[in-house]
Amino acid sequence: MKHLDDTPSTPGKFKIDKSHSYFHRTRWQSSVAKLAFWSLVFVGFIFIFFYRSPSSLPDPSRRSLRTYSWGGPAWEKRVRSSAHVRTRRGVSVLVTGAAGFVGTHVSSALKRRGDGVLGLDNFNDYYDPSLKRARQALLERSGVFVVEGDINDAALLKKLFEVVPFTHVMHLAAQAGVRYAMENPSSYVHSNIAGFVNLLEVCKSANPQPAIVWASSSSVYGLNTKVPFSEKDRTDQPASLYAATKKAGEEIAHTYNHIYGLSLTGLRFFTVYGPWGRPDMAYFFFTRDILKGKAISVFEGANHGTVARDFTYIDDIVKGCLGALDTAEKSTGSGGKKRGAAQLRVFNLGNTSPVPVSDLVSILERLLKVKAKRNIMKLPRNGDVQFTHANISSAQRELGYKPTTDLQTGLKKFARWYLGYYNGGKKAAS
Ligand SMILES: O=C(O)[C@H]1O[C@H](OP(=O)(O)OP(=O)(O)OC[C@H]2O[C@@H](n3ccc(=O)[nH]c3=O)[C@H](O)[C@@H]2O)[C@H](O)[C@@H](O)[C@H]1O
Repeated sequence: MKHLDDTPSTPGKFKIDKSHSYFHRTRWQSSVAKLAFWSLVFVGFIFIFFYRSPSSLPDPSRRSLRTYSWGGPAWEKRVRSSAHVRTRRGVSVLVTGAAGFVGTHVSSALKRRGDGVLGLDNFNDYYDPSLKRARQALLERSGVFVVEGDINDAALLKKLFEVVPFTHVMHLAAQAGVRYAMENPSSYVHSNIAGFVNLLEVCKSANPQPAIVWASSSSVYGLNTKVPFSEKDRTDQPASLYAATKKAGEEIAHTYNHIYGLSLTGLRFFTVYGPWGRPDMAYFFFTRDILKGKAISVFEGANHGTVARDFTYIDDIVKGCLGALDTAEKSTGSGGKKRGAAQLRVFNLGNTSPVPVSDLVSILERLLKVKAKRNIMKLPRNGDVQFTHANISSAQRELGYKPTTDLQTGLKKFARWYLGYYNGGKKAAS
């Protein structure tokens, strides 16, 4: 069976010997059939790989990677007009996460006082995007254009800085939520680390470089037991991946300040609540479930220990954000080169009076005039910490930060908004 041994192994080297035409035609046909067979297997494999592999299934961490349309003269005109400064001492601010809870409030406060404001948001579906669209509509009515796009899109960010030489960036875009980090860890890396680095890369190369104020989190204190939490306390024991990415953000901020002279201020927010809030937060979904007559899980610590939060009202947080922007010094670098030491700060923005979660529920019961069905549960080990309490002396001294809203007053404003927005609770929040 010498002819079998003669079959070339490399298809490219395959030659027909005309002197044995019948035999070789048969052999050629069988080789073509083999080639066709293996090609089919190969194509089939490619098909299975691309269409059935997990990476082609919907991956929530990639939801913000969809493409957005931006650019063109009309778009640039809207960008310029939104960022136009209307007062002599005003600043032009790029607000990332502008359709988010804090982003919307900060953007409208800046616009009200005459600053130029341009919003950026990817409108992802971590929670009901229709709430984000409603916030966007609110901002558009006050003259703030919210560009639809992702902080990971370097070309878009560069374009924005080409169109407007922003003096400041208020960076609030993030993957929030402590417990969701166990469900979708990569979305935290994507937004809070990769997205932040991408933004800083564009800022360091901008000319002039903007000063950046950005949202860190009280969660960086993690398993720290010394209270109240001071900025000098250790933050190397995060209890959730969310906290770890915010802590990483603080270290990344240090690097960009050190190498490129970017002025950076991190604000550690303490459980911010209020009208237009986030539906993934306890006060928000407790309200929804209490109104629906659905049971709520109220966490408690070991040995019936109190779980408490330093709940901070949105208007107080907005004042802290504006204080941080107003006291931010200029970045010192230009064109990607450091020219001198630049400001690097971090502040707690809390309320300084922690309230047990069970008291939060009692306040909601009174405001909604509905008794909650409470399921008392042990605090799950999924990233939650038992207690937060901010020492705000540093923010008080340097930003003029002074929270004035207690939880009862703030929740009253929230409940009024909630009942109005969701039609007396009949149209339930999702
Ligand atoms: O300060 C922050 O940096 C963070 O604040 C917020 O996290 P938290 O303080 O954990 O708020 P939130 O989830 O509303 O739970 C409130 C309380 O209810 C308890 N809780 C929660 C859920 C539940 O079913 N039952 C319950 O008792 C729970 O144990 C907790 O004691 C932001 O979401 C986060 O993005 C980040 O910004």
